Amino acid sequence: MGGNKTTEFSHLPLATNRPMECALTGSELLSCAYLNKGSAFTEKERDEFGLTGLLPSNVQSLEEQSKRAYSQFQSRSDNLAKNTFMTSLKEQNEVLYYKLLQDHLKEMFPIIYTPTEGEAISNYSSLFRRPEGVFLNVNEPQKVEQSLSGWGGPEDIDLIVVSDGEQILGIGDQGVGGILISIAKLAIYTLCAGIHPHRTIPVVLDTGTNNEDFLKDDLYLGLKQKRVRGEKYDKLVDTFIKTAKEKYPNAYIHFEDFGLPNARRILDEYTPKIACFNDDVQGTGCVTLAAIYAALKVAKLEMKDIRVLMYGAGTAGTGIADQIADAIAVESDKSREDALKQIWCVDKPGLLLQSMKDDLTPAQHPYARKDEEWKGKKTDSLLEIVKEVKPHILIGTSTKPKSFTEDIVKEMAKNTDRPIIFPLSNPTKLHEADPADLFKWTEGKCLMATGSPFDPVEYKGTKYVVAECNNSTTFPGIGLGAVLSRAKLMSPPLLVAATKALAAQAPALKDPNDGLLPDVINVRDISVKIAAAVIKKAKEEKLTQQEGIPDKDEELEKWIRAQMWDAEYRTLKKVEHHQATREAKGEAGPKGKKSKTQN
Ligand SMILES: NC(=O)C1=CN([C@@H]2O[C@H](COP(=O)(O)OP(=O)(O)OC[C@H]3O[C@@H](n4cnc5c(N)ncnc54)[C@H](O)[C@@H]3O)[C@@H](O)[C@H]2O)C=CC1
Ligand SMILES: CC(=O)C(=O)O
Ligand SMILES: [Mg+2]
Repeated sequence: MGGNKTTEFSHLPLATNRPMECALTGSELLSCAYLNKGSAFTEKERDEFGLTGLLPSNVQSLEEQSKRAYSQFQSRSDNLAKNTFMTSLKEQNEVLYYKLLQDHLKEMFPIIYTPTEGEAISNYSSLFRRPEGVFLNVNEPQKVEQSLSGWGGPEDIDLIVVSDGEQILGIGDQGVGGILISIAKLAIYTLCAGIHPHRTIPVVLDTGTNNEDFLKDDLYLGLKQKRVRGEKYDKLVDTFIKTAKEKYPNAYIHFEDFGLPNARRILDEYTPKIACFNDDVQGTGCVTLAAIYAALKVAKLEMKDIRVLMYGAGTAGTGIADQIADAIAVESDKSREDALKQIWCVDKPGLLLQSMKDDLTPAQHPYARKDEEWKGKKTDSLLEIVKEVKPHILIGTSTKPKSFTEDIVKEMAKNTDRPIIFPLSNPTKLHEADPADLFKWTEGKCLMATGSPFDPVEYKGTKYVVAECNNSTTFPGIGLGAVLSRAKLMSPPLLVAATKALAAQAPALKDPNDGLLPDVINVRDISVKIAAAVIKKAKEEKLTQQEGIPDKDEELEKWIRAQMWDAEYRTLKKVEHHQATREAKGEAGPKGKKSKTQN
C-alpha cells in the first residue's frame, strides 16, 4: 500500500503515523487481531507487553510473515477453503491479512470478493465459527440502540455498510448470511481506499428469509420466518438509521444488496437527509458509465447518438440506465425525457411497455415504451428486440447466464462496428456471456467489460484485456471522499465527478485493446483520484463539514494519502487501560466491541 506519511500531516484527524496506544498485554494482546503482530513483535515490545515466552524466539518481518501466510494460502485445496483461510487470518492478525492481500491482490481479490465470497455467503450457517458485525432483528427494534452501542464514541465511526441479505450478488436471498457482504465490502474499502478498518461497522438487518432451503435448515442462524415487509420492515430500517446517526454522526451509510422492492425506495428516502449511498444502484451506475465513456472514445461514438439496451431492469439495471440517461442529457444538451428515449429496458416479461405500468417498479416506469411503437413486433425475444433497436450498447444485469447468445451478438454486430457488450451479472457463472465467445462471435471487434474478473482473451494472435466492471473500483474512492470531507450528502454531482475521475484513468484511452477500466491492481491510486474529485465537488456544492481541506490538486492528494490506513505495523505505546486514547480525537475511552483498546 505504501504510505505517504510525512509528519507534515500528523495533526490530521485520521492520520495514521502516530504511535498506537495499547493497554493490552500478554495473550490478550496476541488475541487482538488489530494490534497483534505475532512473530513480528520486537524484543523490546515482547519485554514491555508481557509477551516474553509466548512467542518463538525468531523475530520476523511483516514481509516474512506474508511469505509464510501465502504458502499456507496456496496449500488450501479449493477457493472456498482459501476464503475461510483468509477469514481466519483476519481474525488473528489484521495487518498481515491486508498485507497478504496487497501482495497478491489480483489472485486474492476473487477469493475474498465475487465470485468466492458468494459461495461463503450461501454457506454462512454451516461454515460459521465466530460472529463479526452487528445483527439487527426485525422483531426487536427496541434493541437496535443497545446493539449499536459499544463501538466507540460519536467521533469514532466513519462508515457503516448495511445489507438486508435479500439480493446478494446474483444469488438471491441469503438471509442473515448477508452480514458477509457487509464485511467483504468493508474489507475492500480498507484494501482499495485505506478506510480505517477499526472505524467501520458491518451490519445485517435480519428481516427473515424467503429462501426455503434456509427455512428448512436446522443450522440456519437467522430468523426462521418469511421476510417481513411493510411498516415493520420500514421501522427497523428507520430505527437503524436514526440510531446510527445519533450515535455516530459522522458515519457515511452504504447500502448493499437490498432486494428490488426496497433498494431504490430506501435510497430515495434517505438521500436528501443523510450521507448515504447504494452501491448496486449508484456504484454500479458510476463504474458502468465510466466504462461506456472509454468504449465510446474507442468506438468513435457520441452520447447523443447511442442506443442502449439494458437486459435485466432491476436494482443495478435501472441504476445504470439512470446514470446513462443523465450523462446523455448533460453531454448532448438534451432534456432528460429525450435522453430516456435512447435507452430500452428488458426484464422477465420482455421489453418494458407502458401497458405493463401496474407491474413496473417506480425505477422502471420512465423506461416503458409506447405500445403503439411496438405493435405487431415481438417484445418477448431479446433477438427480435436487438433487430429492432439496433443497439450500440448491450448490458446484462439479469442474473440469467448465457442469455447473450451467438445469434443475438451477431445480430448486434451487423449494425455497429464495435458492439459494446457488458455481461455484468455476478458471480461469474451467471454472466450473460463468456468473453472468449463474445470476441469470437464479433471477430475481435466487441468492446467488453464483465462483472467478475476474467483473464485476457487471445483472439487470432491479439490479446484483449477484459476490464472488470465491478463497483469495487468505484465505491471505495467515493466513500473515502465522503469520509474525509465529512460530506453532508452524497448528491448526484459528486457521483458525476467520481465517474469522470474513473473514466479518465481508462487504459483503453491509450491502447484500444487494453481495458475499458483501470485494473484493480492500481485501485489505491484510482481511489485517491476519485476521492479528490468527490471532495472538490463537495466543496463546490458546500457539502463539506471538514475544515482545512487543501484547494490545490497536489496538496489535496497528499492530504488524502496521509489519512489512508496502510497495512504496516505501527509503534505501540503502552498505556494503562483507563488511559487508552482514541486515535482520532485523543480522548480517553475503550475501543468498544472490536477490541479492548483504541484504534
Ligand atoms: N458488476 C457489478 O458491479 C454489479 C453486478 N450486479 C449483478 O447484477 C445482477 C442483478 O443484480 P440486482 O440488480 O441487484 O438484482 P435485481 O433482482 O434487483 O435485478 C435483476 C433483474 O433481472 C430480471 N430478470 C431475471 N431473469 C430475467 C430474464 N430471464 N430476462 C430478463 N430479465 C430478467 C429480474 O426480474 C430483475 O428485475 C446480479 O447478478 C448482480 O450480481 C449487481 C450490482 C453490481
Ligand atoms: C458487485 C455487486 O455489488 C453485486 O454483484 O451485487
Ligand atoms: Mg451488490
